[in-house]
Amino acid sequence: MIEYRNLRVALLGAGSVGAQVADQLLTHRDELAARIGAGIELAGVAVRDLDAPRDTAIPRELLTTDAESLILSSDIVVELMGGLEPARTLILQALTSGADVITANKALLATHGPELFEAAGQVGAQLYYEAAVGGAIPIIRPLRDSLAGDRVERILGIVNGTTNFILDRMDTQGESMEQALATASALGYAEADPTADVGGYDAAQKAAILASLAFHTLVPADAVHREGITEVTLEQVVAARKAGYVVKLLAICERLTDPASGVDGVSVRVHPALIPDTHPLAAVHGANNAVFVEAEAAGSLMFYGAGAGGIQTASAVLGDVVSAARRHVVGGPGVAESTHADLPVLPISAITTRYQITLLVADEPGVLAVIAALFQSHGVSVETVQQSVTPADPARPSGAASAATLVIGTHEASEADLAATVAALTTSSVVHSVTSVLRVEGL
Ligand SMILES: NC(=O)C1=CN([C@@H]2O[C@H](COP(=O)(O)OP(=O)(O)OC[C@H]3O[C@@H](n4cnc5c(N)ncnc54)[C@H](O)[C@@H]3O)[C@@H](O)[C@H]2O)C=CC1
Ligand SMILES: N[C@@H](CC=O)C(=O)O
Ligand code: NA
Repeated sequence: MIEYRNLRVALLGAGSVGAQVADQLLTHRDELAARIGAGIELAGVAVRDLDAPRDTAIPRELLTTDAESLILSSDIVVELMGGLEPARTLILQALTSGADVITANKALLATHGPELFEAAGQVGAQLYYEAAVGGAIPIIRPLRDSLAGDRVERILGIVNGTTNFILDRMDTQGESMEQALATASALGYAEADPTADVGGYDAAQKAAILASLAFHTLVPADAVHREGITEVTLEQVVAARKAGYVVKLLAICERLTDPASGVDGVSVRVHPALIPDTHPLAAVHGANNAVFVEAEAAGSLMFYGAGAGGIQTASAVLGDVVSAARRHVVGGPGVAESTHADLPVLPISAITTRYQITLLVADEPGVLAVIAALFQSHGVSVETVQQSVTPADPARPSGAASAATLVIGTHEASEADLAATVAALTTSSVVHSVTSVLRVEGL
């Protein structure tokens, strides 16, 4: 039997995920070695503060503040610091030295991915990132390997645990966004700066990664249409539930033809949307994620599980550690990212979907007809209208008409036509205000 030396693993960062990865590597060292066919050792853990409290006990002698020296003496480098720098520089150093690198850093991948993959390719090293999307859920490997022979048409899913946790708490407990975000941060789900979560940046970075893999096209994060959940109100969540919907932050990546230009390309978007309460995504609670993949031959596939959390995400990281270690044992160059299709990323105006628009209007005869005509003149077909009368505001002058709330559901319409309709509604003399415009998905 061939005797292998121990493979040395460097861990950069020992926060929510890193501390759990260290613990798993130490606890399951022998089991992992048996699966790999080589010894594996945690060579060291680069931290900012040697004395900071951690979620798991890491032997003091493994801690170091000298990440660079640790990298240079390691075969596999696991980056779990987050942020763009020094993560980018350290990963480049690791790849250049021939080490395989594992990262969960979607912000870095969606911003500097091409540079990192290029550096890996030059030395035949490999960059693994299963934990960067969907936490513990295997989604990178299925897209990259299992579906590599198929043609992915569409991806629809929930890819941010923190915002799903927040929207779920608002829906099921009536909590405020601030309350729910504080809990998500305490549980280790949120990013160091939670603006990345609530602003939809994290989901957009993940959508960019998924779309790049699915469509063999480089999709940078800033090409993704992004709307976060900061504008979503408790009233909207409650009203949605009453109407048979749930509000979710969705990521949607699809092949499309732009109706304006006739160009074939891909559309990648992240935004809050209404989904029917009977849709499987409506049953995704807490920090769980779920991703539907529609492929030409495979049909519809669903991937579901923990989208955030230290120990859950550590599972995906450990899977990558084992893959990297096995590659070291077998040898051979890493597999390059495939971006050969090079499809254009289309603007948001290219999409078609359904919409729900809530308006506060004058409660007067003929108003409904005016509004219906306005939709029709912009090519948007109305499917449902619900009206409720709001009692007259006591602050308004006496004799002022009471206002009515109209909730209008549309058939499929183009985003461009819908935007023109909303613009016309906001200037219409019978409309007091457009209170909410939400896309409706999953029908
Ligand atoms: N927490 C989660 O549920 C998930 C996190 N991720 C990603 O995993 C990465 C790590 O996330 P968390 O563990 O949650 O973050 P965290 O903020 O809990 O941990 C990061 C750790 O890295 C340390 N660090 C930062 N800069 C450093 C430096 N220059 N040198 C040494 N240590 C440094 C910090 O002090 C901190 O302890 C991020 O890229 C995040 O986006 C991915 C999936 C899920
Ligand atoms: N902050 C992220 C962590 C996992 O990627 C999330 O909430 O999904
Ligand atoms: Na994953």
